[in-house]
Amino acid sequence: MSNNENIVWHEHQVSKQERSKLKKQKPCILWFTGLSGSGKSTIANAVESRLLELQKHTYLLDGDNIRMGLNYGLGFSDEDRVENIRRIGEVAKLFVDSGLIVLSAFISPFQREREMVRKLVKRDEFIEIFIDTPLEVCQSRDPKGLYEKARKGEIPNFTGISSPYEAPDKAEINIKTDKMSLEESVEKIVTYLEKNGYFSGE
Ligand SMILES: Nc1ncnc2c1ncn2[C@@H]1O[C@H](COP(=O)(O)OS(=O)(=O)O)[C@@H](OP(=O)(O)O)[C@H]1O
Ligand SMILES: Nc1ncnc2c1ncn2[C@@H]1O[C@H](COP(=O)(O)OP(=O)(O)O)[C@@H](O)[C@H]1O
Repeated sequence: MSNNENIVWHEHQVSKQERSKLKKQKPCILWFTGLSGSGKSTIANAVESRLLELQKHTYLLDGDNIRMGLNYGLGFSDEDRVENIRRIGEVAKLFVDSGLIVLSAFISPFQREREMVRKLVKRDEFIEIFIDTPLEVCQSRDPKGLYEKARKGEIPNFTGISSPYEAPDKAEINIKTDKMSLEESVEKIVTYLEKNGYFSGE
């Protein structure tokens, strides 16, 4: 017997469309994916600041922070990473329903889970942004010193070293941080949103 048997979905009186119209924007998830040190956090933060300047309503879900709260206790086995992304996907969906432009910055190494999140929302509400930085570049940046630890065997299942990363094959936006400045990356993402009607709440 499913434990959902006596649970009934409620339609709310105020709709997503009404909330979005008030905010003068089309809600969506900007799903950043890429290796550790690829630039997900840096770019997502810069995009959020730019959106704030444009008077857009946003929320940033960021890897390390979510793992300290909502996903406290989840590790880096394949199984825990799947659960991590599943929960984040559900939270992102709620925020989209609230009318926000959601930015999420997780490695999200598996194609299947990214596709699962894509299917949680409407077709144009999921924008996959591949932070396409070569592993060697991430390793040389090593902003948190984690690659060095992983190479010494001090961190098991480290993405790119001892755990896989499946690169997206149909991301809406591709960002090569070894060839583009932070400003160019922000511009590319914000221009995509503008051209595709995300800055209008009709
Ligand atoms: N084993 C291992 N592999 C990868 N990353 C590790 C690991 N252990 C700790 N960290 C730190 O956790 C951050 C990644 O968490 P995520 O929630 O984004 O990972 S995942 O999507 O569930 O794969 C990641 O943050 P970013 O560097 O910002 O990507 C690391 O700081
Ligand atoms: N063009 C660029 N775009 C984004 N980050 C860059 C770029 N060039 C260098 N960096 C640096 O790379 C590092 C990326 O770290 P971070 O944003 O934490 O990555 P992630 O969230 O993917 O782990 C930062 O130290 C950042 O300053």
